[in-house]
Amino acid sequence: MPAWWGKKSNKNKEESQNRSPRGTSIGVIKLSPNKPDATAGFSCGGAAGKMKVAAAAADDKNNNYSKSFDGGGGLVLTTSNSPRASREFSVVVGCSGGGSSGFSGLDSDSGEKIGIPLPTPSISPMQSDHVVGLGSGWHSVSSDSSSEDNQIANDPVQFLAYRSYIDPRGQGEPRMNTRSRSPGPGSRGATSPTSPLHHQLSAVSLESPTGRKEDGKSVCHKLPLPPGSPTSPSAALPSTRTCGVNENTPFTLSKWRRGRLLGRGTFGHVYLGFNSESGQMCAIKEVRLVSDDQTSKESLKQLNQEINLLSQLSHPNIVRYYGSELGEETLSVYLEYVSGGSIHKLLQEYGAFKEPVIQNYTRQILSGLAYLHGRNTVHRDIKGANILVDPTGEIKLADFGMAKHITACGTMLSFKGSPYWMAPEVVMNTNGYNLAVDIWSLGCTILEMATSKPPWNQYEGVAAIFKIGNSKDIPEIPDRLSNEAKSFIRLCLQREPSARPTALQLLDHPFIHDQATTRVANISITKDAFPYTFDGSRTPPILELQSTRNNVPSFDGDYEMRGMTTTSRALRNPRDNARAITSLPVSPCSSPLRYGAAHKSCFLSPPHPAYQFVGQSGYLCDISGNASRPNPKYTLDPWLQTSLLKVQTPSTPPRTRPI
Ligand SMILES: Nc1ncnc2c1ncn2[C@@H]1O[C@H](COP(=O)(O)OP(=O)(O)OP(=O)(O)O)[C@@H](O)[C@H]1O
Repeated sequence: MPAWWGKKSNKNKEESQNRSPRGTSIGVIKLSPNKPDATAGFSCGGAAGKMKVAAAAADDKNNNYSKSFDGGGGLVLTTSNSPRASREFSVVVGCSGGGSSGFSGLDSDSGEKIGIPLPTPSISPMQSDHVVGLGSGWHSVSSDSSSEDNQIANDPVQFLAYRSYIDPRGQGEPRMNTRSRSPGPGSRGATSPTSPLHHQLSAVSLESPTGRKEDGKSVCHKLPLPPGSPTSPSAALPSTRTCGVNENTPFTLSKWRRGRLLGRGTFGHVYLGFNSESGQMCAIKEVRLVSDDQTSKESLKQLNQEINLLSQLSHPNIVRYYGSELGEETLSVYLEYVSGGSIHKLLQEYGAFKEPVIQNYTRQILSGLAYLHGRNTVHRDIKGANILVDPTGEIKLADFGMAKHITACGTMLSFKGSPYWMAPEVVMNTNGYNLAVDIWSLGCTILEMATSKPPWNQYEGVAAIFKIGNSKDIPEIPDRLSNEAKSFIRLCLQREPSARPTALQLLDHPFIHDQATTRVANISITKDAFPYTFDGSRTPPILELQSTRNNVPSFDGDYEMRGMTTTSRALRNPRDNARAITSLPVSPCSSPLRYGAAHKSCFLSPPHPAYQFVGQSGYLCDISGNASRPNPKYTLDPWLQTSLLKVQTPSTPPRTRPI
């Protein structure tokens, strides 16, 4: 598994956490400026455990590292040319005997080793940061620290006790502590976050949304009814966690049936949900709860954070939250089903996107971010794997487990995110950071879309973090991109956070704003880039519409089609395009390194959402099956285009849909 994807299986996570209470399997890297030595590579938690991130550090010509091991099994790397001469930072990395590497947290200021990071106590669901690292490999990292919080956080029992209290009204129902209490079902907004509770995890303070006593068996936790169900309260109040169940018959009356596995995340599994009464679908994010398992508790808390935030958001480019349900062994979170999967998955299957697709997706990501930032909330984990695409090409920001509401002081000091997409100020963790970290990550995500890999992917793990934090470089921007795209990316990737434009400002950038250009470019490029119909068959290799865009000269010229005329491209054997439809496992554990020929699978790919987007827009085809027929006489519908490309901003009334 390459470090830049770095999903670590739960198994490995558990293994690594189980091997040592503090960290023979959680390596600690200290980086300090004074001991030049380019040697790298180490093992921990046993001879077989290799930490590939360190191995790659030697490749970084701008930094010299030395290594040593501390008593706790941590690796100490030192670097000779850090601009922060007196500074040392330590990176806690997970490693396992199985060879996968994890990355659990960083305590940049103390330079001290930390073990599995624990969450800080909550102040309120919107003010606190319950997010914790779960040793999820090179994927999402989180670690918060403050002295008081750490003291509590380092003792799970103390931490959990801190967060919980017994209902002072004597009803015996565990609730959130006074500073994070939810007002109850049906409420929403900043004052109404709710938290699911599992009675087996009594130490974890999670409320009963019904405000009633549990039945002793299972808990009625605002069981979601199908979106759009006439009896569903959620139909009247979308985005609010709902308990659409008869008060006396909790849990078992769920209308949702769990279907196939959609994906795996840090917390557990995401399944397709089907409502046999309404015929509607949703995504069910499911976490298994084991009362004495620390990982379960952490997962639960992070999921709770996600619920709290998502339940207050309503925007077309943010995945919708329907409700949550707590059973005997699982917490299920019901979300809008976004069937196209993540941008990461699409990149794995189809290769890099062409510029109009990037432009379109970026505009929507920005729109979601502008909305989020308008609510002073930072996502902190923007990357292709956390951005979903629906069949109409609509983008949905997902995975709000790292998200955080920024309070008055406006900065945060925790270390969260996915290393390759992480802003320098997060890596260095000096003066705190703010909403601008998402803008940096957006720039990285655009590069990811343009190249199918994240920036800095030539470096592994720690070397990449050095590059982000300790160099003046910005990631390489592909030359084939238009000047507008390059300019946009450079603006996002300014090392000085305050120099980065806001999401709202970026919506006015020509790369985004030039809608006329975009719509024309979409015509030829999208069809060229995603030439598959809904049933997976190849469209006739004829391109009848050409982009008139002349300020983006390089769209047609990338990949293996460089230098070919449209006609010659059109006449190619479709199988020549196998590279573009490389089919890889959807699992986040899949390795992008498997892009080798052996893993190419021709003509197995599902239809690309962007193609459907074009089809449904009426640009190229109708959705009734004529998608593959060229229609040279087709004229564009300006109204459709305008509405499709309409920018969503926080000032735009949130779109609500019946659920
Ligand atoms: N709403 C959804 N609709 C369709 N598929 C989804 C949805 N949410 C998640 N998935 C699928 O499940 C996978 C894992 O989901 P997600 O990333 O939210 O889990 P997680 O545990 O929060 O992950 P992470 O490890 O990134 O924190 C995604 O990559 C995606 O393929």
